[in-house]
Amino acid sequence: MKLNIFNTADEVLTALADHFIKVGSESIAARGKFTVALSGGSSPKKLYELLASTSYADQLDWEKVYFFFGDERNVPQDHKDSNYLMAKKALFDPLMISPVNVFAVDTTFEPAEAAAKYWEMISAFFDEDELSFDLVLLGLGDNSHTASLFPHTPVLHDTTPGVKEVWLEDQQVWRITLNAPLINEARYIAFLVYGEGKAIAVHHILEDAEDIEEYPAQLIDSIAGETAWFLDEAAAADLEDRE
Ligand SMILES: O=C1O[C@H](COP(=O)(O)O)[C@@H](O)[C@H](O)[C@H]1O
Repeated sequence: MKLNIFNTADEVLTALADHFIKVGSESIAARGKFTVALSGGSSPKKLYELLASTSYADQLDWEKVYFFFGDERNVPQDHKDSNYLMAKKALFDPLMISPVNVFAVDTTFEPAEAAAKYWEMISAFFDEDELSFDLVLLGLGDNSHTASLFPHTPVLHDTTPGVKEVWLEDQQVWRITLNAPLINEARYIAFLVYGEGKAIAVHHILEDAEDIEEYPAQLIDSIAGETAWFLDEAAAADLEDRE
């Protein structure tokens, strides 16, 4: 596990954008394509905007980048809460990414069917290739969830790679998520976490005793690749060990 701590959120975003370009370029050089699972929520929007800016837009052959989603809310793709819509506005549209390069969750199906179809889509895409994303981007919720691996949900006990529907009792909504075994197959996993509101969750995940029911992001640990955290000082404030 690699811990990268920066003074400001802007420095975190620049470091992760550089990492994205580095992993993307290496993947394209090695295998002719770059497969990335995007995170949702509010934190990554600025990262996507940065990647689409003039500083980064010409640093990658975007036609060879294939975008997936680590998780999705069970809402139509034009809904304000859709992770797909956020990425479309911040990244795909500005870079004029072809729709054939974007693999979104089809939320017109019932949640269980949408999850099964997304897993079929991912499996068909990788086909004969090793089923592992080059990069999985993740965030961290204040309640220690990542992707849509929420506390006390059955998906936390999955032991084989796949995609699952998740019911959130407190919010009365469904989500669709890659499970931890699938995320952990990735060559690179990168957590983007900034802001003081995340400090307690960061401490729980990185320094508390294992309790995956309470702290689901503790499940994330790349099997053969690298898991890196990109934090600002505010999010790292409760860490005792920064090595
Ligand atoms: O609901 C979600 O939350 C987490 C964290 O998001 P943030 O808004 O606190 O940055 C995110 O990683 C996940 O993809 C998203 O669906």
